[in-house]
This record gives sequence, C-alpha cells and structure tokens, in this order.
Amino acid sequence: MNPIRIGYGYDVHRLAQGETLWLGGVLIQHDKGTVAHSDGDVLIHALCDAMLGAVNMRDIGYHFPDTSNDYKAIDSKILLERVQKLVAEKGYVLGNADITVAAQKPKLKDHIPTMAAKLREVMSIADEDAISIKATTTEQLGFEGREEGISAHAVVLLMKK
Ligand SMILES: Nc1ccn([C@@H]2O[C@H](COP(=O)(O)O)[C@@H](O)[C@H]2O)c(=O)n1
Ligand SMILES: C[C@@]1(CO)OP(=O)(O)OP(=O)(O)OC[C@H]1O
Repeated sequence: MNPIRIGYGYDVHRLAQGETLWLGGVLIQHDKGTVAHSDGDVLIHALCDAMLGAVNMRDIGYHFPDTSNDYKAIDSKILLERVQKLVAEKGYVLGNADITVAAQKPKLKDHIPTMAAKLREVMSIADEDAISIKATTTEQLGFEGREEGISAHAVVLLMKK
C-alpha cells in the first residue's frame, strides 16, 4: 500500500429531547441530544470511518454492529481507540484529520479546542495541529437546519509507521 493514504467519513444522528449530546468526546449542554445505539458521538464516528476507509477496512458499523449489546451506550472514545489500533495493525498512524460538524444549534465554537484536545489525548497525539475541527450551520436548510439531526464529515491522511 502507498506510504500515505487518504480517507473520508460521514455520519448522521437524529436529535431528540431527553438524549445527551456527545461531540468530539465532550458532553455538550443542549436541550436535545443524539439518538443512537452508542453514545451517538457523530464527530467521532465520522473520524473512525475516515480512518478505516483510508486503509480499506470497511466502517465502524462493520466492526462494532449496532445489533450487539457490547456496544450499547458505549463511549465512542473507546471505539476510536479500537479503530486506531486496527489501523496501527495495518501499519498506519494518523497524519492529520480535518472534521466539519453541521449543526444549526448549539454554538460549538467555544467547545472546539476542548474537543480537539480530547481527541488528541485519546489518540496520544502530541502534535497540536493534527486534528482540526470546524462547525457550520446549514443556514436553516435541510435536517441539520431544522435541528432534526447533526452530521459530521471527516477527512484524514494516514502515514505508514
Ligand atoms: N453549530 C455551530 C455552527 C457554526 N458555528 C460557527 O459559527 C460561524 C458561522 O457559521 P455559518 O455556518 O453560519 O457560516 C462559524 O465560525 C462557525 O464555526 C458554531 O460555532 N457552531
Ligand atoms: C457506533 C454504532 C455501534 O454502537 O452504533 P450507533 O451509535 O447507532 O452509530 P452509527 O453511526 O450508526 O454507527 C455504527 C454503529 O454500529
């Protein structure tokens, strides 16, 4: 395989009242949260799928099926650690990631540095520029704009160890 590999991930979760909102490994105070089998951290799920895609290793639903009680309410940071291990076993480490969250609400900008630091901590990455997180509204258009759901897109570059 090539010494550098690109990957892309995309995930969506529905929003509902009475659920928690975990994003980038951080609990965000909001009147709605994500509906999911796991903790519903759409940002981490997109990142996991990008890393798996980069090494042609399917997706998180393949490795951690939502039909298994093993993953019921699981902390997505654990899934990220496992994905990092799968990728490492294939001989690759994360070079950098660029992630965009599409959410009309809540405002995420003040949480972004905390999320990026949390992901670097989970993945033991020293480089402060390795993980970029951005947020966008969709100008009240579509399911994100109607606050029915949140989506996340991630691209990664993996490098051979
Ligand atoms: N949930 C969100 C969405 C956006 N932001 C930040 O607001 C700025 C404007 O975003 P637009 O998509 O409306 O152009 C931009 O700097 C976003 O980072 C946010 O903090 N939380
Ligand atoms: C993460 C898993 C596993 O708990 O479930 P969900 O939390 O529903 O999330 P999804 O993005 O549908 O991805 C795959 C899953 O198998």
